Parts: sequence; structure tokens; C-alpha cells
Amino acid sequence: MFVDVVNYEDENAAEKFVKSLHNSGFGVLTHHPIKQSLVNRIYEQWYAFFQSQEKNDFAFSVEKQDGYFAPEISETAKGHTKKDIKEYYHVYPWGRIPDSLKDDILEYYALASELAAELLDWVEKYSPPEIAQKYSEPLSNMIKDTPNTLLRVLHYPPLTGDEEPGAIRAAAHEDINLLTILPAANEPGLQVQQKDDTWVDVPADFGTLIINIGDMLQEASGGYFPSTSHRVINPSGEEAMKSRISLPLFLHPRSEVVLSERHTQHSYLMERLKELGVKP
Ligand SMILES: O=C(O)CCC(=O)C(=O)O
Ligand SMILES: [Fe+2]
Repeated sequence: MFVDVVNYEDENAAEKFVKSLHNSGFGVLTHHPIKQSLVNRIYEQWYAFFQSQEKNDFAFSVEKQDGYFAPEISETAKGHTKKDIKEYYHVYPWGRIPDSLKDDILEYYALASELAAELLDWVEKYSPPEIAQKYSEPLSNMIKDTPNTLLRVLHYPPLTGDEEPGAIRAAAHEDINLLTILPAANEPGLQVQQKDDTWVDVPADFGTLIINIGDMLQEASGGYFPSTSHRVINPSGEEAMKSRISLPLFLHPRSEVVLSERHTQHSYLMERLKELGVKP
């Protein structure tokens, strides 16, 4: 299979997992340490938040990029003209978070960041030596005490039939960051582009964790780890009436971390945010 499903507790989990990341840009983990009960609670609480008007009190800050991004202003993927059909909230530990939602979401942020550091150690260990020598510092060190890692709570609303023709929940894109950690969403739809340009569903049984490479790790590894295009397609029939919630954690190095000869985290991020139209 293009994307491998790996048992986190297996003896050779690290090697298998990193191989999948190299081959497809994606890897899926079962039996991982993130509690599903916590993820479920977050899905329920934030679904209620997106249904409420309270979200409008947390409109995002252009400068800091924390808070609520309404459907009217949410992203247009690079190279696309139609807006994605989604709304989302950017959680940073230093940013604004509704009081009643703070405890669970910050617990998740900390747990997932901790797991991410371990997964970056796996990536480092199974990078070929000529690739590993490109890393300006150990990969897990790049995210140590970083203020930049972003937890995005996404809500894809039920489809009404009035959507702009051709618009989908998340148009094909690559992630900007180092690595993304994504618990399987409560509804299907996530697809990844294969080398022959065809699209396949990412294995996303409820309870699994999906990990993918972002542009910054592609940049730091000289392309050894590919930042693969992925998208979220629109459901049809009964499924179209349902909301979909997802929770990607985008791991970002500290701003001054050197990714390559061309870029630091900061210079890379600014270039990409301008392209997305969310930063002037
Ligand atoms: O909602 C999903 O399953 C994926 C979202 C995603 O790819 C993104 O926000 O970058
Ligand atoms: Fe993505």
C-alpha cells in the first residue's frame, strides 16, 4: 500500500514508519499513546463552539494568526481560485482560547507535541547519513520550546448545495510545516496524491493517527522526505448533511532554526503565508 499502517508498539515500528514517510510522505499509526477519549471530547466541545455565536468574539488576529477564521476568509489553497469550504480556529498556548475549551485542547497540544518529538527522533535515526548530515541541528531539537507549533481545529460544515461549483472542503495542498499529526477525523474524505497523480483515501480508521511530511522537512531533507499533496473531498448523499471535525497539529521549528541554505523557519513561513492570502 502507498501509505503504511504501523503499530506504534511493534519492535520495528520506527523503521517501517519512516520508510512510509519516505515513500509516500504519509504514515499511519495504530496503538499510539494519544487517548481517543480526549480526542472525542475535543471534537464534541469544538463542534458546539462552531455552532455558537461565541466564535465571532474570537475573530483571528492578522498579526498573530490566532483565533477564529470564518468561512468567508478561510484559505484558498496555493494555485487555486476557489475558497475551501471550512472554518477553523488556530490554537497556540500563548494565544486566545475560550476558557471552557482550554484544559482539553492544551492537554492535547502538549501530548501530541511530545509524541511529535519522538517521531522526529525516529525520522532522524532512519534518515540516510548523507541526508541526516544536512540537518542543522537534531530534528526534535528544532521544535524544543517553539512558540510556532499550531493546533488547528477545523470544522467542515454540512453542504447546502449553494457551494461555489468546483469548491471542495480542502483543495489539494501541501502543508507548510515540518511534520503534521492528525487524528483520524469523525468523517472520511482525506485523500493523498500518488506518484502517478491519482488520488487514494488515506487509511483513516477512527482512532488512528495520520502523520505527514510538510514543506519544511522536505526542504531540510533536500527532498528525501516528500511533502505530498493531499485534499479533503466533499461527501455525497446522506453524508453531505454531516459536519466533519479534524484536528491537525502543525509542528513548526523555532523562528531562527535554519532549514536549508535558502531558508530559516521564519523566512519560509512568511513566503508561504503571503501565497495563501492570509498575510499581507
Ligand atoms: O481535515 C483534514 O483531514 C486535513 C486538513 C488539512 O490537510 C490541513 O488543514 O492542512
Ligand atoms: Fe494539510
